[in-house]
Amino acid sequence: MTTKSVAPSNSANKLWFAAIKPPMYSVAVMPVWVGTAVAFAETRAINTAIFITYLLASIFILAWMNLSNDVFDSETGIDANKHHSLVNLTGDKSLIFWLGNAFLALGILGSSAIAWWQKDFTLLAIVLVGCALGYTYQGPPFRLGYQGVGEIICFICFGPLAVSAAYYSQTQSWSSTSLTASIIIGITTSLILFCSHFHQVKDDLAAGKRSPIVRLGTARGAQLIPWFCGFIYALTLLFTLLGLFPIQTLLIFASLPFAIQLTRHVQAYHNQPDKVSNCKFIAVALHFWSGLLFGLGFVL
Ligand SMILES: C/C(=C\COP(=O)(O)OP(=O)(O)O)CCC[C@H](C)CCC[C@H](C)CCCC(C)C
Ligand SMILES: O=C(O)C1=CC(=O)c2ccccc2C1=O
Repeated sequence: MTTKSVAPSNSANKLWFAAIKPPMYSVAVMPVWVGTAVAFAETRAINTAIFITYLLASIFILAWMNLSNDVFDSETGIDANKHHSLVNLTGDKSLIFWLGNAFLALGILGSSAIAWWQKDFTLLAIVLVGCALGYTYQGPPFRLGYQGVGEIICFICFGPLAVSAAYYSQTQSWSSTSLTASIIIGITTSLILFCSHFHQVKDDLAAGKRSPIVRLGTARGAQLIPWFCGFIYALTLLFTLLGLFPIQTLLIFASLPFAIQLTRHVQAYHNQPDKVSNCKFIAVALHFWSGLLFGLGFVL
């Protein structure tokens, strides 16, 4: 009796947790953290109101991306077996669509507030370009993610655009260090998206989505992971030796265990959807810890 009444609500909670995916929101936080950290390293000042407003705006925009992703994917049939799609869970596509749009409006409102305070619309322009690119990833008629170029869009949006926007919002100027730092965040974010495709090959193929893993195959995709990870650490070391990053950014090496865990996990289970499906959350952990430690290197 007890088991019967508890189990469904537990699994319902799990489904909702998987649908809302709270850990994924570190993806919106890290570019703001690193861009602001570089600004702090260069100016020794931080505008807290702008930091918090831009942070919230980024989170709202990512919420829009995820809600609209479920809406647009429900139209292609690719999410037919995805029980944790918000559209499948609520059965109300229109609700999710308008909730997503409300988040987008809040994100744009936050960016507009910063533009208004600073009498400078550069940040708003960057955010709008990011949103437009994000839309092309999943929205009709583009659906560029279905062509396998999502990782490139993801790199540009969460790397150079989002980190530069954070830096600019603090300093109203540009910085080669911030742009270089954005490469690290761009790569770790794209790695999450890359990892998210391993368990979806069957559904992606059926819906005509040519994700990088569909194109490469899971075995070759798995072989690329240590290279992506190695690139993060090698680039940080290189830019530190070149004097672009402070030596403390080498703290990023403390996130190596996550890179090793990700590489081993995907290489062991790349062709077992049930087992490999959690690899994107190992990639989220790698993104979080590497970004946190890397940003800390600028602040210390
Ligand atoms: C929704 C995203 C990925 C989910 O993709 P997929 O359909 O493969 O997965 P599901 O199986 O879960 O359905 C994220 C995609 C991110 C996108 C490429 C870029 C987003 C850009 C942001 C909107 C812009 C932020 C920039 C800014 C604040 C300057
Ligand atoms: O649900 C997902 O798979 C992802 C959601 C998301 O917001 C995101 C953002 C940036 C990179 C990858 C991803 C996902 O994979």
